[in-house]
Amino acid sequence: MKNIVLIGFMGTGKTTVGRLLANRLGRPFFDSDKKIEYENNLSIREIFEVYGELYFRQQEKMIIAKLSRYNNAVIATGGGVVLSFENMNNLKRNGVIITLTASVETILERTSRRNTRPLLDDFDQREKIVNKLLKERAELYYNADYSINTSSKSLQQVINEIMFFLRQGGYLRGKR
Ligand SMILES: Nc1ncnc2c1ncn2[C@@H]1O[C@H](COP(=O)(O)OP(=O)(O)OP(=O)(O)O)[C@@H](O)[C@H]1O
Ligand SMILES: O=C(O)C1=C[C@@H](O)[C@@H](O)[C@H](O)C1
Ligand SMILES: [Mg+2]
Repeated sequence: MKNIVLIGFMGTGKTTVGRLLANRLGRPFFDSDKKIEYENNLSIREIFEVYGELYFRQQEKMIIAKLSRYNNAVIATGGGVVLSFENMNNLKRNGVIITLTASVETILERTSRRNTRPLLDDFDQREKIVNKLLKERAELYYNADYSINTSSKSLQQVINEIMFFLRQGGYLRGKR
C-alpha cells in the first residue's frame, strides 16, 4: 500500500496530524525532521547552527529517499521538503501526497508555542519571514493529491477529512 505523505508549511500540523493518523490507521509513523535529528544526534536547531541549512537540506534529501522506499507508512515531512524536485519525485513514486495549509495568523500562533524552528528565530520579523517563505513556496505546496486548510479546524476534524479523502480515493482498500 502507498505511503501517506504530509507536506506543508511550518506549523500546519504535519507532525501532530501524522502521528494521530498513523495511530488511527495502525500504520507506522515517520517524521523526516525527527529522523534527521536522530541520525545526527543533534536537534534541527543545532544542525542549522553548526553545519548550516545546506547541510540540513542534504540530510533531508537522504532521509526522504530512504523513507520513500517504505510501504504503508504515514510520513510527516519538514516544511521545506518541497524545495527539492528530487524529494517530491521520490515521495510521489510510492505515496499519496496531502498538503496541510493554514493562515498566516494560525501559523504564527502555532509556531510561537515552541521555538524549534531556526528559520523563524527573528521574533520581530517572524510575520514578514512567514509571508516571504509562503510566497516563495505556495506553488510548490500545490504539488499534491489533496489539500486541507487546517485553520480553525480541530485535529479530529483534520483527521476525519483526510480519512474521507483516503476512503473516497480507494487508498485504504476498505479499511477503516
Ligand atoms: N488543527 C490544529 N488545531 C490546533 N492546534 C494544532 C492543529 N494542528 C497542529 N496544531 C498544533 O500546532 C503546533 C505545530 O504543529 P506541528 O509541529 O505538528 O506542525 P508541523 O507542520 O509539523 O511543523 P514543522 O514543519 O515545523 O515540523 C503544535 O503545537 C500542534 O499541537
Ligand atoms: O520550512 C522549513 O524550511 C523547515 C521546516 C521544519 O519542519 C524543519 O525541517 C526546518 O526547521 C526547516
Ligand atoms: Mg513537523
